[in-house]
Amino acid sequence: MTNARHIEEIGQVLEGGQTGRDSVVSASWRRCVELYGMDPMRSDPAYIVTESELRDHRKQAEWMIAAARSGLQSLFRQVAGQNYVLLLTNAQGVCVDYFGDDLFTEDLRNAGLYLGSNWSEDLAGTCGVGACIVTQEPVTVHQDDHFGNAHVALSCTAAPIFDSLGQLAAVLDISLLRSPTPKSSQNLAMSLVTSAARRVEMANLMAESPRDWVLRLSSSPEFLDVDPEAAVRLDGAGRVLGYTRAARRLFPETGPILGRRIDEVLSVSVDDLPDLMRDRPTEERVIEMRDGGALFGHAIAPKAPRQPHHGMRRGGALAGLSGGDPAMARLLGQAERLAPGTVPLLITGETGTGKTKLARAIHMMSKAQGFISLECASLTPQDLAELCPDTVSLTTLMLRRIEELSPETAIALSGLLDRRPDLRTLSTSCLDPARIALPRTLFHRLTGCILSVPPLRMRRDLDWLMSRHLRRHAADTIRLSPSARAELMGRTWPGNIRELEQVLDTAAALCVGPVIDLPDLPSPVGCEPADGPVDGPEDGPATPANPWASLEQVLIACDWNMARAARRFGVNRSTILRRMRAAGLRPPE
Ligand SMILES: Nc1ncnc2c1ncn2[C@@H]1O[C@H](COP(=O)(O)OP(=O)(O)OP(=O)(O)O)[C@@H](O)[C@H]1O
Repeated sequence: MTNARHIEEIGQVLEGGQTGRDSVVSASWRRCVELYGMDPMRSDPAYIVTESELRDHRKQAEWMIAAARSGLQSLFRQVAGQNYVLLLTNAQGVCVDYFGDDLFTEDLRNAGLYLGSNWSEDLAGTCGVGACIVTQEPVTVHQDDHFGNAHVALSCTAAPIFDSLGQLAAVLDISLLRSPTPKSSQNLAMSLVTSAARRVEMANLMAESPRDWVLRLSSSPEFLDVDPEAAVRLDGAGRVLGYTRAARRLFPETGPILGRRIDEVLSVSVDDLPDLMRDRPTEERVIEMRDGGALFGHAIAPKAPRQPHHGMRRGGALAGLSGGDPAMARLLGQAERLAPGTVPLLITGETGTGKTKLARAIHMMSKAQGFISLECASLTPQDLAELCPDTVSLTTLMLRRIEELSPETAIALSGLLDRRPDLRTLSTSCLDPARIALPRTLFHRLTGCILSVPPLRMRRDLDWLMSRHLRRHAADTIRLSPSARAELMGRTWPGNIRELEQVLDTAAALCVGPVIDLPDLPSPVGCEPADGPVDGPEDGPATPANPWASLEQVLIACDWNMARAARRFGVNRSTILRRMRAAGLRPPE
């Protein structure tokens, strides 16, 4: 088409005439004239940002470039030798990554198909990237679909890439300097670029999600594990934390998606996710949609927190005391350096935080041969004399809860330590050191260095501690359901690790089958018991410690409707079924 005819057609479209142009293109032409005040007669060259602007754009888009790189590389391999060029632009239209044939670099650069070119519609006129940013949909802008005369040789197909919060983050564009005249020649490019964009969103969601559940979805079982269509990131209560664009169609068109519970739109609750993991046959991982359709699901469990690398390997007994909590890591680093010496150590922290356990671990890494452990509360001067026989080799004297030493025993202890340089003390206390009422000389004798153990509510490795305790103390197969895990993650743990262990041991004893569910958890100690799982006078004898005692009453109250009973207990239907079987309950004939 000649330039004159192109300008004439734009004029016709502006006057509301039908020229057979795609509606996306004619709408963009109208914006170019009416919104951006562009003149189709002008033939502006490509707009290129300065080097320092490009550096800033690339820096801000670093995460997206990283997530997209391997997808772009494989797409470029697919189209190799066909003169395509790939551009990744940010949401403003600036090209921040580029794959093209080196042979044509100069031509591509002249056409603006290069790093730093700005393809936003208000600068470049109707073009693939610009129209894609405005419509947020995949588009092909082919040859004289372009508004400006400078770009009419190009064919550009672009697809949007959204971040996991649903915001436009980037555009992936595949362009040709010269192409066949029919626009349909770009159908394959459209299909390639939209699937590449979907994979980039998936890679980005996965990279963000090591601590959360991810549910990947596909309408075909064959592609579920290798190339799923959509994915959502979920917290322990099954609420949506992030999603890929294709997952949007699962949710109602109006209203927010973030924070919505997945069981509102799919027939799965967070407790069903373990049954959707890859070890199950794909055909069994069917999920019904609320609108009657069905999808296949692949759930990916949160990864355990990684052990941080501290430059040196903590060995022996200290190694197993933390699952990557930064405060614990610092404390254990200090303990390791202090363990082989003879400096007396005071270990402070709330009850049950693991002071005694730490003291024992330090002893195991020390040079001491003997180990004497004394409870200060009941200790008398006579006990001291009897329990600490004379030795010549270095011995660890562990003094538990030194704040409870009686005044006479404190005097006797000072005397003992004066006489016995072979004793290295490791003391523990639940008090702040400033509040320990001991004779000052004894206090300083016991306190060469203070190690403070953090309370459990401040630790970031709670998940690790729970998994490890269950692995070591419960039957092999026992695990926490995601909602039970989330509930425990939210507690404040005034009794610290000791309380955690008791809660897990109780729950492991109460649960039926291999999964600890929400109702198996005893209520937090020292708090008002939480509202029972059921309400109304028909609750029966259910106690917070064993809410399942009321299962039959709840079922009767719900007319044996398992879904309703499941909602009352806050579990899924299959749990109710399992519980009914275990309790020998059957609905009336
Ligand atoms: N780092 C840890 N990892 C796993 N379990 C731990 C850890 N620290 C402590 N525990 C467990 O927690 C429980 C309480 O630990 P410990 O007796 O050492 O606490 P404490 O601070 O000395 O308590 P208290 O001051 O009440 O005597 C024990 O069963 C112990 O095995």
